[in-house]
Amino acid sequence: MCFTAACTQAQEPIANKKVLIVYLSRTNNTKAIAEIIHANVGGQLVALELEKPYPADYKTTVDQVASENERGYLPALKTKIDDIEKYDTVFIGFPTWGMKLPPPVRSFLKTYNLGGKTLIPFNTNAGYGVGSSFETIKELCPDSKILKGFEIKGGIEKDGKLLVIRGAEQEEAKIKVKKWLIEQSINIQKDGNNK
Ligand SMILES: Cc1cc2nc3c(=O)[nH]c(=O)nc-3n(C[C@H](O)[C@H](O)[C@H](O)COP(=O)(O)O)c2cc1C
Repeated sequence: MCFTAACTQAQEPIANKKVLIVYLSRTNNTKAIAEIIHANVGGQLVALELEKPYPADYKTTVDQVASENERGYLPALKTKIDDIEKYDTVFIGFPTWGMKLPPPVRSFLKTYNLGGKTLIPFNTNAGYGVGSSFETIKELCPDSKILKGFEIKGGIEKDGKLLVIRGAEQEEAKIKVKKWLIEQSINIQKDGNNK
């Protein structure tokens, strides 16, 4: 028996397991991280799209999200995942919105039964961190195994900084993502063909 942190946190390698990488991204920073994860572990990469997309205007979106959070409103998703049962490992990516988990991600977690699966959150934000988002995933998915999430600074839409994870920032992100995956004992697939 082993009760050390190293033993209790050791993960089964995910090689040959079925991986889903689902992400919400408005200005493509979280998408950039999703693509880096995909290049490393393979699997199915899926963007979360809404029946009714958020407005283009930033301030209007901030207000709408605040109202949705207050009402516990779950926006309808256009994206449908076929056969969620076949995935063992689900990476879930999203930006921080209002220091919370974005409502569409709540919709995703409420729509699909993720019990018994390994969930791996990842996040981009304007520099204020993940807020309560990782905690909310734990609350909404009590029957899932949730690994340590990844977070990185992305855009600052209110200052007109949209996609920043490109060029040198993208190269830096690749190194950070890889380090995090290795720390979680997640197998890196050289050819990313873990379909
Ligand atoms: C509606 C809205 C609310 C946001 N709230 C926060 C916040 O509370 N904290 C933060 O650090 N960034 C916040 N941001 C900035 C995003 O988290 C950041 O730009 C992120 O990188 C965007 O990811 P994306 O390019 O994948 O959409 C917010 C952005 C939007 C659109």
